[in-house]
Amino acid sequence: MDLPTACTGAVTVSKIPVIEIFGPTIQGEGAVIGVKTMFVRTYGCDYRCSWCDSAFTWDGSAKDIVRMLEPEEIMNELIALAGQNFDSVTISGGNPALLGNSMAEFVALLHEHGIQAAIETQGSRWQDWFYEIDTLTISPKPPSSGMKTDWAMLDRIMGKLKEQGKATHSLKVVVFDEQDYAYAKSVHQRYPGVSLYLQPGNEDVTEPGDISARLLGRLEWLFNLVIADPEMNRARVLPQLHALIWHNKRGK
Ligand SMILES: C[S@@+](CC[C@H](N)C(=O)[O-])C[C@H]1O[C@@H](n2cnc3c(N)ncnc32)[C@H](O)[C@@H]1O
Ligand SMILES: Nc1nc2[nH]cc(C(=O)O)c2c(=O)[nH]1
Ligand code: SF4
Ligand SMILES: [Mg+2]
Repeated sequence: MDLPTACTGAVTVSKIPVIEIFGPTIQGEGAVIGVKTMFVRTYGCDYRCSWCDSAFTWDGSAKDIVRMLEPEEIMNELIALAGQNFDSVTISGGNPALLGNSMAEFVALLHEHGIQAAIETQGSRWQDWFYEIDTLTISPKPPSSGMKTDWAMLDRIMGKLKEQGKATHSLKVVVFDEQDYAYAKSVHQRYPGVSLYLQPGNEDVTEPGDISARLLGRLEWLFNLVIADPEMNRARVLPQLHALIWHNKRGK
């Protein structure tokens, strides 16, 4: 993407469409679950998952709060929010992999400040700045999402990350039903050397109040599928930890 650029004298600075900056919070999913992190959520997605818990990043309902920010401006906002109380930033969306140079600049700036960069993306686009990311989560989408996996693209992404040799990436598949579980298994078989995290789907992302009992019920269902399955001996099953604590609240 990277369309909007601002000319500041001789230097051209690319901007990032940001819909949310929040934290510090606790990373609630996947390989670095439990780690304190800030979040930067970018606007725009090339997918339209039926159950997306962050649809405001692409459905137009919150487009009025999107800001085009330079990497330096995002950095300043992170520091204004958290001071020294963080050393990790998770970039999510929407799909942050829609962004090229602007995101490469932001990741470099995080590293200049001694801050680790994590990314959440669905594996539909490659960016060379993936090589610089400390914790890369690739989350291909199962049938219940209504999306079709571009296997050639996913193979290309997983191939490039494998070549790089650093074990900084993992796969995370959300599972709503048995068909999704079969999909997760096919992902595991296709990329056997890569850590696979399974996460039960949140079936109602607008329900107010305490949803933890419902989510724990789905976690137990998924536990039981994996417990019974000799082909999933290495998979890890995790809840969305933040959703158990903060439910459907945004910015957590
Ligand atoms: C909102 S997405 C943004 C990043 C990227 N577009 C992606 O999907 O990986 C962040 C994570 O939330 C997961 N997610 C979205 N909606 C969910 C739901 N209803 N239940 C469980 N996980 C969900 C996605 O699968 C993804 O792993
Ligand atoms: N606490 C917390 N952990 C998360 N891990 C992945 C998230 C995301 O929306 O990408 C997320 C999120 O929104 N909040
Ligand atoms: S890919 Fe991620 S942000 Fe995009 S619609 Fe699906 S869950 Fe939502
Ligand atoms: Mg989330």
